[in-house]
Amino acid sequence: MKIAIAGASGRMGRMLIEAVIAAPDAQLFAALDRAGSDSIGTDATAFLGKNSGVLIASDLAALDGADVIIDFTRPEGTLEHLKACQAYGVNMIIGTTGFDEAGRAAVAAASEKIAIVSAYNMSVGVNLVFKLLEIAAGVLNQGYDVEIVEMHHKHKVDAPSGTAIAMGEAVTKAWDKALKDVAVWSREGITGERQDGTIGFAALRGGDVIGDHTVVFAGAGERVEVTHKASNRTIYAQGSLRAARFLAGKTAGHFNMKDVLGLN
Ligand SMILES: NC(=O)C1=CN([C@@H]2O[C@H](COP(=O)(O)OP(=O)(O)OC[C@H]3O[C@@H](n4cnc5c(N)ncnc54)[C@H](OP(=O)(O)O)[C@@H]3O)[C@@H](O)[C@H]2O)C=CC1
Ligand SMILES: O=C(O)C1=N[C@H](C(=O)O)C[C@H](O)C1
Repeated sequence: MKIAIAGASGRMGRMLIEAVIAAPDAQLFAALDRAGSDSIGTDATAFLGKNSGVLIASDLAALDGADVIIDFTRPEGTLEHLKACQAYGVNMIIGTTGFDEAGRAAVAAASEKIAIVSAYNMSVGVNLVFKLLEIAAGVLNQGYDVEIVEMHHKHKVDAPSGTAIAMGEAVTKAWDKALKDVAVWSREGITGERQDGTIGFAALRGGDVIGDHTVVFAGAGERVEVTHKASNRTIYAQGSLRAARFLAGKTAGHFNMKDVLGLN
């Protein structure tokens, strides 16, 4: 697999480059960062103290000839890459979070021309948790208040996390509702009593926390909590490589990590 990495000098970009050069079935084909970044023109593996011969570029023509790009950047960057990938016939793994509705629609539309795996969380554990939440929400569907709490490092720019949103969607899938109709994204001041059937979100930021998520089902006399804690970003990089293998040979279609892991 000839793999291009977007956001090559970012936290996830570096994890992905390390995972790609260690994988026997993968080749680091290109590394991208945005124009003006100090990293442009430097070797993509310089941070590991070695040379790969792949220089970090901002010109998206570097994608020509790649099989797939793995993109963990920002919505505006991913949407630029999406256009280039359609032009060059390059498949995409999208880990970026924080898209608005128009951004999500652009990804879905592009999947008619290229094959895309997009997921707010690429880890095996979190995708299993999504399934567990569907089961829990199906059983605890009356008399239980659902609250979702997440904590991430101080550099994270979007809230709540994509994973927290996807956890909310797993719950509302079991309830046959739309998350946007029941979500309470934050609380402040005299909020009034909690409304039954809503899902509350709380986002904590600090230090170097990689990603903690807890979904609380609070009932009368008991509380069920489903928690996932990430302790190393390699889980997202390894999940992305599994997604790249899953896309090999595919030319169109929109998939998620549950498809990749056979959980659908
Ligand atoms: N789905 C999943 O499993 C996971 C998703 N994520 C998501 O991945 C994204 C990146 O996270 P993280 O690596 O921590 O972030 P970083 O800020 O460390 O890295 C982002 C990288 O993208 C680059 N970038 C920013 N804006 C653009 C743009 N407009 N065009 C091209 N490149 C751009 C940055 O360049 P510069 O430094 O010059 O700004 C940087 O190299 C986030 O949305 C995060 O939520 C993170 C972990 C797991
Ligand atoms: O920004 C991060 O770091 C992470 N972002 C993703 C999210 O928004 O859910 C996945 C993971 O939690 C780490």
